[in-house]
Amino acid sequence: MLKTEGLGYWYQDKSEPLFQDINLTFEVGQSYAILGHSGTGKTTFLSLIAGLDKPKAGDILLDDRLLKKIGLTTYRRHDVSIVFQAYNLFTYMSPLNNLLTAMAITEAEHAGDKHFALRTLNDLGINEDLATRNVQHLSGGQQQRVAIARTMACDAQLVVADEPTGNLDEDNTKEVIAQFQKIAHDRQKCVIIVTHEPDVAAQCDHQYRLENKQFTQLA
Ligand SMILES: Nc1ncnc2c1ncn2[C@@H]1O[C@H](COP(=O)(O)OP(=O)(O)OP(=O)(O)O)[C@@H](O)[C@H]1O
Repeated sequence: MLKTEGLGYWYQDKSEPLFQDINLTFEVGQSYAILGHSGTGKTTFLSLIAGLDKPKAGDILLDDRLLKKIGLTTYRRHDVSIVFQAYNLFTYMSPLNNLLTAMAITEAEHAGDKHFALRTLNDLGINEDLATRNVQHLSGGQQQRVAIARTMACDAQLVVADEPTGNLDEDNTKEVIAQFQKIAHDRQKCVIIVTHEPDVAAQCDHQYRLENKQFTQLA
């Protein structure tokens, strides 16, 4: 589904590339973890495949179409959903309105369908009472489940997450990763998670480590 070909990136003020000549393939129905020490470039890599920045070398292809041909704005709107460590929800809205807004912006199949949004939230343990409160009244684990529900309510087949369990305790971490596995397996999405936690990575179908500018497959 998603392929990198000779991918390389460096920041203008750095003489060395962060990574180079990266050739990876990510499939739907599978989850992938990217491990690596702090500063190796995991977030940068994720920002490239999320269409938030452009590669300095090589290409990214979605179903054999070049991202630069699709256009990053179109790609971000329709093809990729992002989950951040800090949840990045609209804090002045309810979970329900967060989902409805994302569905409208991305022109999702179920845009405007309140019952679909409530069902999706309910599947993640956010009942109607919680779904209609302000998100700031929810715990961190609950807010991250809303962020995951948002990716489920939109149609993008690619879900990328940057340290999604970074702010969560052990139980919520397990739950969140289990939900990502469900998204990959039951909803046939491609899930790519950056994490520095080996336990989290071990629950994904595939594991890579970013080290010395290269990705090594661990499992
Ligand atoms: N906008 C920027 N301009 C210059 N250098 C940057 C910029 N963003 C990140 N870097 C540097 O690039 C390197 C890789 O950063 P990145 O955030 O991708 O690493 P990471 O592996 O995700 O780290 P962490 O696990 O700590 O989040 C770091 O040395 C960082 O300081």
